[in-house]
Amino acid sequence: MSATELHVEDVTLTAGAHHLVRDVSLNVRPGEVVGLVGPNGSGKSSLLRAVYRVLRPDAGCVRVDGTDAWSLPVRRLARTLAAVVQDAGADFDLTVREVVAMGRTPHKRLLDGDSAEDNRLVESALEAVDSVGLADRTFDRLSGGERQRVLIARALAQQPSLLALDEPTNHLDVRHQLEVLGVLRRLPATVLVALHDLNLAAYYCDRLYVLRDGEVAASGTPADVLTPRLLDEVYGVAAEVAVHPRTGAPQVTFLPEKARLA
Ligand SMILES: Nc1ncnc2c1ncn2[C@@H]1O[C@H](COP(=O)(O)OP(=O)(O)OP(=O)(O)O)[C@@H](O)[C@H]1O
Repeated sequence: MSATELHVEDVTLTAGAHHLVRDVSLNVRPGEVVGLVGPNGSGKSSLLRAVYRVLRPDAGCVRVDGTDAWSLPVRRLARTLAAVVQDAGADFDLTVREVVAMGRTPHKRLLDGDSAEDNRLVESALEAVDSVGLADRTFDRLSGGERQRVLIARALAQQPSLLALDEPTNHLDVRHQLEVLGVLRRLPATVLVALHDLNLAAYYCDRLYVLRDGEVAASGTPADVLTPRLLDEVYGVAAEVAVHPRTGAPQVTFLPEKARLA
């Protein structure tokens, strides 16, 4: 699995008269982990939907290794790109192992059974998200966080060279948040991930794009981007940002309104 390059070029997405995303460009270099951050409704999920081919751009283009993602056959794209979407429905009357094994589908021909290699990849994906113990459970009956881990395992089993994830840490307890982001960080793949937790984004991402009202408000390394001024402008909150002495990553401390520094 070699990493893929992603280019989002001047993408505009609309729903009726409403602009979801306007003229957004971003790139993720092979092997990079890039975070999409921004307030609620700023366009993160919409942009990711254009990357994993659910929302067709009204203008602009999504390129995967230079090729327009919308011109690729679906199966071919699925061998490259795995998506973890927000609040995926839980209407699978399947075991966890069967759900994760669905990740192998793009690599198989019609009527192919599971090979020993498929089974190995499924087990290893379950292990990566600490879910081996869930393998025989019914997916529908899992808790929100357990389901989220299984959907991440399904994406890992797909062995993608590009992952697009919408809030993958949603519902996860703190240990599983760290584990999942650690797994993504270590993959030999390119990762574009929407995150709300700015401290996790600062620690795990090489670069960040900040969206505001469907446009890119800032981009760069976490240290470049996560400044008190930007946090005030984009989120309307007062914050202090320090370099954490142990991790070396920027650490944001949000301040209650009364402590806002003029
Ligand atoms: N189908 C649609 N029709 C109209 N408006 C939409 C549609 N889908 C999304 N929107 C609006 O577009 C904007 C961007 O939504 P989007 O879900 O991309 O934001 P987000 O940054 O992912 O938000 P959150 O952090 O809350 O998940 C929001 O104002 C949302 O209400």
